[in-house]
Amino acid sequence: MTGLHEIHLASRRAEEAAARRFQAVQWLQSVVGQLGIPSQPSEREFVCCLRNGMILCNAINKIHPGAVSKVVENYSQSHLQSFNREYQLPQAYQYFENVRNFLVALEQLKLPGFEASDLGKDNIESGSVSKVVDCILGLKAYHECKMSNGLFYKHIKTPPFQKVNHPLSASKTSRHLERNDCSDGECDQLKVVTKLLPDHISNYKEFFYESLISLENGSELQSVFKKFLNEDTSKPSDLKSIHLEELSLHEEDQSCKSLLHKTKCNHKRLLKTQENELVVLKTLFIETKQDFQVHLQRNLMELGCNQMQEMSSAAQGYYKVVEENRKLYNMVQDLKGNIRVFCRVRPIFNNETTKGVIDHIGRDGSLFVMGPSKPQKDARKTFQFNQVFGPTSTQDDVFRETQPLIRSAMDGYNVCIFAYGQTGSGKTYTMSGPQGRPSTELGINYLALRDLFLICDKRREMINYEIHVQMVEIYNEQVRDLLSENSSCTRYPFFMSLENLLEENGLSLPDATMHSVNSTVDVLQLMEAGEMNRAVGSTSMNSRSSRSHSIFMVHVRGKDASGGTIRSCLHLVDLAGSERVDKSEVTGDRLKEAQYINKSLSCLGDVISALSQKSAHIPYRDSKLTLLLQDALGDQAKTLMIAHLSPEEDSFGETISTLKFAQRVSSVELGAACAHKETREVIHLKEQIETLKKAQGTEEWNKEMKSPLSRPVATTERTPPRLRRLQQKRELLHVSED
Ligand SMILES: Nc1ncnc2c1ncn2[C@@H]1O[C@H](COP(=O)(O)OP(=O)(O)OP(=O)(O)O)[C@@H](O)[C@H]1O
Repeated sequence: MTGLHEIHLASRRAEEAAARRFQAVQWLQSVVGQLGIPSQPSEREFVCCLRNGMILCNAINKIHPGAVSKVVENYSQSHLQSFNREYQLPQAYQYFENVRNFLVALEQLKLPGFEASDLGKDNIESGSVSKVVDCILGLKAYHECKMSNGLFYKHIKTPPFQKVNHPLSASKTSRHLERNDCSDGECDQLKVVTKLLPDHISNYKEFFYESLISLENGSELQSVFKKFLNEDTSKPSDLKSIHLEELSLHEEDQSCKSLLHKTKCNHKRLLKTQENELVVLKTLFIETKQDFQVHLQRNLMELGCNQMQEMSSAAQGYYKVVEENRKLYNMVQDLKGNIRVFCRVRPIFNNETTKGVIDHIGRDGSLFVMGPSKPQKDARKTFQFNQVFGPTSTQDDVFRETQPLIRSAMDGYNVCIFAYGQTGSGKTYTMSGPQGRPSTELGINYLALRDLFLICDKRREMINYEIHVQMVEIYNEQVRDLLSENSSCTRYPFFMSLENLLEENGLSLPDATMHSVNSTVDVLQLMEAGEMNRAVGSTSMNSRSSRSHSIFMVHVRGKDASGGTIRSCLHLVDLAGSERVDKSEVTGDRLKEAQYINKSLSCLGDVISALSQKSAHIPYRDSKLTLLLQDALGDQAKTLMIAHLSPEEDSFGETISTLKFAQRVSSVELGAACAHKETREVIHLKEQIETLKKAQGTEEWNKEMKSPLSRPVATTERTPPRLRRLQQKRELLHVSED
């Protein structure tokens, strides 16, 4: 505020000074002719022009001839335009004489003068030029007065310009205009003074403005200033009153100070009030903001909650329907005897650097994969299975879904679960658990047996179960007994003929060691022993790669109180990893292993294709693997394949071929599964048939067959009772065996 005021004041002062200089130049030119400087000269131009005193002397001589008797004239007029010190200095004595004579003349005329040094200074001081200007304007007034009335202007003294901070102190100096005592023309003198008065007022204005800045109270002092000016100008007729009385000025000073103090206090009070109001406003603003936020959140919550509830109930309904659909689909598959297919995606090993190809896993068993090079939407491939397990799914999740199937082994159904997938995709992890195997991550093999033991316990009253296990591997097309105590069988390939492979009931390998198990501890021990004997090797894709197909067989035998029996086999198969030989970088023995593995898996593919196309010939005998799984894959068994996927981008090719194979497997219909249960009556009839078979060809048989009763008759009445009974038994047997 003060700064602005100061700038404003300074500019006004400069304007006023320039106007006065202009007046002075105009008048001088009208008296002595052209001065050779601009009509609105700067202070420096103005002073330099007058420095030699010649113009001043000529001017005063024009007004008052002879006022300066001798004017030093030999200083060329043209030089007036030059402000160069070099030219001026040699004539210093000349202009000094002129100036001095001019000042003496002024004094004689009682006109206001100035210091001779005011013209000689190179550095223009504040106020020094204005004294010269005052002097010339005084001369002008004198001249005008004289011209109009011939009056004698006796005494006009310019107020000495003092650099003061307070106008009132300045007023204390001898700044006054005295009235000429001459009685004649008093009114005319008054006119002259009135003419000069604005100049003086202007000087006072400047003082006041300066004071305003220093006192920092513009408005109040301005009013005082106005008042002061009014007082000054209101009584122009009384010259004496033009004197600024010390006393009155002192009073003004006091009143100014008190006003200033009062204003300061008022301002402070106003400021304080405004500050308080600001604080109140601020608090109000914060409260309103908080209120608004709370309201907004509440509204959003209400809105969101309603929508969320709707959405969640819709989602629940949707998932219910999906679940029901899945159950129905499974039932249809059960009836048709389809091979069920689950899919399990292992976690990505190097999550930061590797990208996955699994795009989406649906709860309805759908799986979307996206190729690394084709990010377009249409490059997404969709597959549908009975169930898909994502990378975060646990061993328990997988087991829970397989449990009903495993339990059906206790009801006499043959069950086969086999893990398929490229090497390193997690087959062994799912079937046996990870290496070192913490109890929380035990695989299906262990969990299945634990569950079977539980059922045994539950049904102990009704059925007496016996559980036996066998564990073999197919390594380089040779079957090896993994649980044999005979080290030669485990150290060297355990050869089995195809005839040996197929026992009479087609379920077990009679030559492979069979262990009876009664608890999970037994199972764990056997599994560990079997895995120790397994052929594993290190490939670039899996440091502990299974180089063989491992088959864990659980034989269940049950006898109920009535003498009925249950017989089933649960095959738990961990296939060797399908692998691209070039990618797994194997050579030598490893290459041979890989070739065998790939060959047997391709035979498995052929069997699957033949089954899905319902071909008359199924090529089971092309490999030991398919031969061993013949019952699981074809004879009304319940079969589940768990396809394993490595989700990394660089496994995309294998992932797709695994998924395609799995899709083909899921289309295979094996026919409705059939339980291997025999009631006491069936067993008895079977025994009778055996007896009859043995009796065939004997004398008794021939006699029986020759008798007229034994020959076929047209009506039931004519059939001998024994033969009729036999036929009925045969029919029954046939029905029950179906
Ligand atoms: N679901 C999973 N969660 C955590 N780790 C897993 C999972 N599946 C597999 N792994 C890990 O991946 C690695 C390879 O798994 P695994 O040996 O079971 O593969 P594989 O398919 O049996 O391979 P191969 O056919 O070569 O024997 C192991 O270190 C295993 O612990």
